[in-house]
Amino acid sequence: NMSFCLVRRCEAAFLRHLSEFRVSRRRTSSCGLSGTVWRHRWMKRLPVLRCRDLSSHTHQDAVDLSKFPVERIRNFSIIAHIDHGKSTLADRLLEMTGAIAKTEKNKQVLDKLQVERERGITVKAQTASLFYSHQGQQYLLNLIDTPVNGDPHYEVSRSISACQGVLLIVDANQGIQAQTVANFYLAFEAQLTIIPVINKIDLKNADPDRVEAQIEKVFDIPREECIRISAKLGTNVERVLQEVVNRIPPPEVSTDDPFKALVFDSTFDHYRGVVANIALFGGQVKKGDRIVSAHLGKAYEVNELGLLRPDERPTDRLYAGQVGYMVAGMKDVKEAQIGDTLYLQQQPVEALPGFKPAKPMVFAGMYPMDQSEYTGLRSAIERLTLNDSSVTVQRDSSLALGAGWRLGFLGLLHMEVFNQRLEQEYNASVIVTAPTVPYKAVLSSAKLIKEHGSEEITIVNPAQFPDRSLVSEYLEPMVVGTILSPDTYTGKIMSLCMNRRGVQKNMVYIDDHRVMMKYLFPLNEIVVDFYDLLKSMSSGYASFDYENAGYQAADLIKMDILLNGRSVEELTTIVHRERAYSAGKAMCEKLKDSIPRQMFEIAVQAAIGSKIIARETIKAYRKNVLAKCYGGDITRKMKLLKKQAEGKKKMRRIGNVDVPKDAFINVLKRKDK
Ligand SMILES: Nc1nc2c(ncn2[C@@H]2O[C@H](COP(=O)(O)OP(=O)(O)OP(=O)(O)O)[C@@H](O)[C@H]2O)c(=O)[nH]1
Repeated sequence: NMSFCLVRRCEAAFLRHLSEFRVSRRRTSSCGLSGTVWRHRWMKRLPVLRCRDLSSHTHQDAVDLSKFPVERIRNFSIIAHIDHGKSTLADRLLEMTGAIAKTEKNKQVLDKLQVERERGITVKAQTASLFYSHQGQQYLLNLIDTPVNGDPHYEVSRSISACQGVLLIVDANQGIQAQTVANFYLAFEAQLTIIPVINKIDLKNADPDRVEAQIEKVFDIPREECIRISAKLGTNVERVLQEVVNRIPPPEVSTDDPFKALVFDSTFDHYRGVVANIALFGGQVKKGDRIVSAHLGKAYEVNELGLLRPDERPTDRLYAGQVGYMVAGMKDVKEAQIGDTLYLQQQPVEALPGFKPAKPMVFAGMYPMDQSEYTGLRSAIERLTLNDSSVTVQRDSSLALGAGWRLGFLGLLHMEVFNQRLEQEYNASVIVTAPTVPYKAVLSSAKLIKEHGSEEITIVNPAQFPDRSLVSEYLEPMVVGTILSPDTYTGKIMSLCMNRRGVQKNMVYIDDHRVMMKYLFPLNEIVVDFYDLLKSMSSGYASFDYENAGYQAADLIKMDILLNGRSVEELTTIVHRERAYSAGKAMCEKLKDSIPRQMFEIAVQAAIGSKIIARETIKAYRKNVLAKCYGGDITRKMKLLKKQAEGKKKMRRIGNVDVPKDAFINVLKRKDK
């Protein structure tokens, strides 16, 4: 008996370490294995321990899910601006319902990635099923954690569509910010119950009255409906749980309907394949069932099912209204895309509305710093894209930067997070080129239309930009940006927006000192440095968010960069005619600073067709040919100088400008570190 107890204790201690170790990427990477692989190697060796509880609460798992009434299920999300306390509140809810033990270490339990913990943002949605007793009844609360920054809101909107209500968190000090507004509208349009929660009331500068007034003014929600809490200290958090039960309706689903589930997140596991997080909109599903994904029409057998508490707890079946995970032998996350519908092979149903395949809106080239690192970088990119079906990867090569890839992302933050994960988790050093956006052209040439099979083509690479004579119009992607800022910075922000071809759509005061502005921008104008400039000119107080707003006709042109008359393909860009002069000038200046002087003069020019719009000159080294002429006749000196000038002219004509790789990197890379 004693030795049995000892073994149990060791097991418990080991598993505690295991769960901590799993989230410590730095330590796992030092042993050369990714967190998931490492965990599974150990889990495989410990099959008996696999399903055991990592936390201290097991009793609720004894609940018979088949008998759990739908009326006592609540599906909800927490939505908030960055840093307003979403993860902290989630931790408290998990603790209070016994899903995790109360310890100091519970900091953002649902944020599992290193970049999430470091930047304090949520990248992937994580989900937890909580059992909560209220007035003598047990409720199943499914907390669906949304990635607030999943741009452009698609992931959030899909997570939200698995819910009937949301907790809208607003910081009691900062008040409503741009993402609060964007997330509110996502929930509002989905007709969900919105419970405003004012967090951080413990802060010295907290002003919950002001925030309540803002919520009333901007969202038209009566101030009495707001709940004031401190997620950090746990103040009033119990009330949040009560209100979730009282205000949010249960899902309107039935176990008698055919099985229908929404995929709202999916991850890749090296041992089991794709793990899809699903919300059941009807029926039930059990291990061994054959299911079909509506988007691809492919059939799979369900190998594993379970609840997320937040660790996986296998169960035999899942029922309508419940939320859980499913492993069904899918080998690629593209087979379980977010927003897709699953149904039983023998009982086809209509797919849930709103699915759209991921469409990249921002493209950037990625090249290894050194070509010898190519293979390493390739496998790092492959591993990262295993978990993110929305990144598109295309091989690319550039004379200057060597072999690399052209990657497409859903938006700016998506790209930032991807780069950061590449650098941090895989130790890859990469050159990332300035991002570009996909333009479109409506063709007028019958020959081209036949060649492309459609009238409208998307142009990602400037080299494929069709000539003006072959198109009826060019189109560029637009976004609606929301900016919230203290009114002292309004003037500066407005002139920045105007410089970026922004058109103001709306401007309102949300309280005495804060304004909310809406602008229509060309996406291209905000992809590079807009956010950084906005932050720095407002001392960090302005917040910005955007959503896609389709395409709009634009006067686009192709700008070439010429070095001594020869076009450099890598530097060709597509620009708006209005911006061509400034863009050309900036590019020439950058090149002038980056290309070292050579034996001959170099003309750096920006050209539109045959018209030169900007020029810089890199002066040649001048050998002092008169060094040996002490005194003497002036005509001798003139002769020597003339001979030198002729030599240079010849060199310039025949000389291929030697552009070092660093110069290309300087000009092409996204921003200075
Ligand atoms: N004083 C105080 N600080 C809090 C409270 N809630 C959260 N914080 C702090 O605010 C910071 C941000 O909290 P998070 O929970 O990471 O914010 P988040 O909304 O999850 O951030 P994202 O993952 O980007 O959405 C952390 O440093 C928390 O410790 C609170 O009630 N009071």
